Amino acid sequence: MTANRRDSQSVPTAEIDERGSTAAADDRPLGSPRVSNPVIESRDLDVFYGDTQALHGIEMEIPEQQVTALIGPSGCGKSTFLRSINRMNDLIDVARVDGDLYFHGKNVYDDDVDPVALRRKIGMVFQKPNPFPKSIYDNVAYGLRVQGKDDGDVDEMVRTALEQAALLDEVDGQLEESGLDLSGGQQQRLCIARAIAPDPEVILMDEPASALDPVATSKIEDLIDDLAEDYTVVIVTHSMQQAARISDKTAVFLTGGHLVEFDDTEKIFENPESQQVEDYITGKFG
Ligand SMILES: Nc1ncnc2c1ncn2[C@@H]1O[C@H](COP(=O)(O)OP(=O)(O)OP(=O)(O)O)[C@@H](O)[C@H]1O
Repeated sequence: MTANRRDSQSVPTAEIDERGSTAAADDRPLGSPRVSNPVIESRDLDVFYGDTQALHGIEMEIPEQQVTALIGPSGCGKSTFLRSINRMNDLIDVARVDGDLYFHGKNVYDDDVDPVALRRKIGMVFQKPNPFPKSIYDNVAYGLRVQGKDDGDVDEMVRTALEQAALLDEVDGQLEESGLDLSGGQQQRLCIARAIAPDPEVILMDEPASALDPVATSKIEDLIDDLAEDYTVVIVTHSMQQAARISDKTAVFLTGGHLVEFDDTEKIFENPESQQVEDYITGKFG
């Protein structure tokens, strides 16, 4: 994968859209609340798979210690955007990124950024729980050992991560048993423990509850709420109800890979600026 830098963007000027609201003049989406101290800033970000452009000029500022949901119809580029934040798209040969993606003001696509170190600061949880075929303990300890932590520290960090992932009570006393023997919901919480053990700042979640039953989903949603006290969470979800329940901010991507509107979740669901977003939210398409 290759990344091409561009000069930093000028602040876009405002114009009036067809519904009489203030919108940005370039690709900046409707809404776009000014975030005082964004953890992640996307500036005119394009992503291509070969000749196909999956994302167009994404402009977004993601606030610290909040839950930001990415929603939109299938194929609109939600997962692509999520993966571009911690350079998981690097692992796809045909993927190419243009534009800038800043983490605390540092472009993650700069040549001096180590993607592996970046992914410790920006962890990821996938749709399907994917524990290693190892013990519960080793699933969480693995990344810590790679970081060179002492065994004594690892013990405590494993327990803390399992506790933060709301799993410790259910698995205490059986940490040497296989992670694969847990239920689907427990496996996903184990994956969350694995992601938070190296002490990241941001956790990216790609439909983390879509493979789970309603009870397990509800536990994951409660957990996400708790995690946002310590971490910045960015979550892709197909469920608008879930986005409305758990997120502070919502970004609506629409077909063709455009970020159409980004705002407080309440605003998006109650009074969106864009007619297209309103049609999507009310189920008229998508
Ligand atoms: N590895 C890949 N190689 C080629 N094209 C890809 C690849 N991954 C995604 N795409 C294409 O990029 C576009 C955006 O896909 P992406 O998975 O990001 O969308 P999404 O909104 O997350 O979709 P879904 O909700 O169905 O998961 C789609 O047209 C998809 O076919």
